[in-house]
Amino acid sequence: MSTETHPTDSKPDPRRSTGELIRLEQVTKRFGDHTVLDHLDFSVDAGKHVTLIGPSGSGKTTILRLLMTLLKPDEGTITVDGERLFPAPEKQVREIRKKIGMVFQQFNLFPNMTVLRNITEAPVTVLGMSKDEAEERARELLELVGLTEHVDKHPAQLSGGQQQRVAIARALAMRPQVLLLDEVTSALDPELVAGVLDVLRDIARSTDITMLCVTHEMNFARDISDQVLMFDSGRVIEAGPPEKIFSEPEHDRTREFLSAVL
Ligand SMILES: Nc1ncnc2c1ncn2[C@@H]1O[C@H](COP(=O)(O)OP(=O)(O)OP(=O)(O)O)[C@@H](O)[C@H]1O
Repeated sequence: MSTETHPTDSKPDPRRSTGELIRLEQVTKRFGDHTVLDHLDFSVDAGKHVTLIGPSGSGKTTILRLLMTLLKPDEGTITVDGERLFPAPEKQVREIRKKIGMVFQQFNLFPNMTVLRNITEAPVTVLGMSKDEAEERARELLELVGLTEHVDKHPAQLSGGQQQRVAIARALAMRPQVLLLDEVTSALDPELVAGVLDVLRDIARSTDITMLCVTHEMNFARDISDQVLMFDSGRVIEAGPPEKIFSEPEHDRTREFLSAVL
């Protein structure tokens, strides 16, 4: 795990864990008679950046949605920071959820709130942070994502790339231990993709946050990942550092997938 701290942190966060942070054991998820995840096992260590790749429909987004508790598995256990996320009592789930932030393909900003309020709302209402502290942190995060001058605008006044950068700042404002990124550039015009990926590269480099990322941007995956997991039919069929997966894949399905997308 990186010992570097976030540029907006004055000191290392003592809540940060080391060692294994996320564990899925024998997780199965079905939609009707379609088994999307099939006795899936994998774990992510604290501070690592893990990218999920694989064909459309292989279950990558479903994993992020399970971690966000937007879905429940049919079988198996999910553990975050040593505590059960599933199965678990509702109160425990709420506490664990505070450790997890997510950025979606569609930015999902609150349209009637300013950029600043979009970022401060959850820290104030969910974490009980004072308004002043939340605003100070929001301004630091807006600097990190390069949007300082847009603080008083509403989402509709921003480009898609700018909105997505606000969504990233909003997720970070909750000081999550884990950031889930679900194809965050897929809905953007091509010329806006690089700006968002640069912000994420910067965050990956300069913070100790754990990232679990679904992306079709293979160069980005190569740049930020400590580990790449190749999915097929609801299972991890190959895992390893990006230089290994992208240059010397062992599995035929990985080779086929990469030759189609690279
Ligand atoms: N709520 C749902 N109800 C029914 N089927 C669903 C639901 N959510 C996902 N699925 C199905 O589960 C399968 C896996 O979906 P998922 O979005 O996890 O795949 P993915 O690997 O992220 O694909 P992509 O790269 O296209 O986003 C797909 O066949 C999808 O149609």
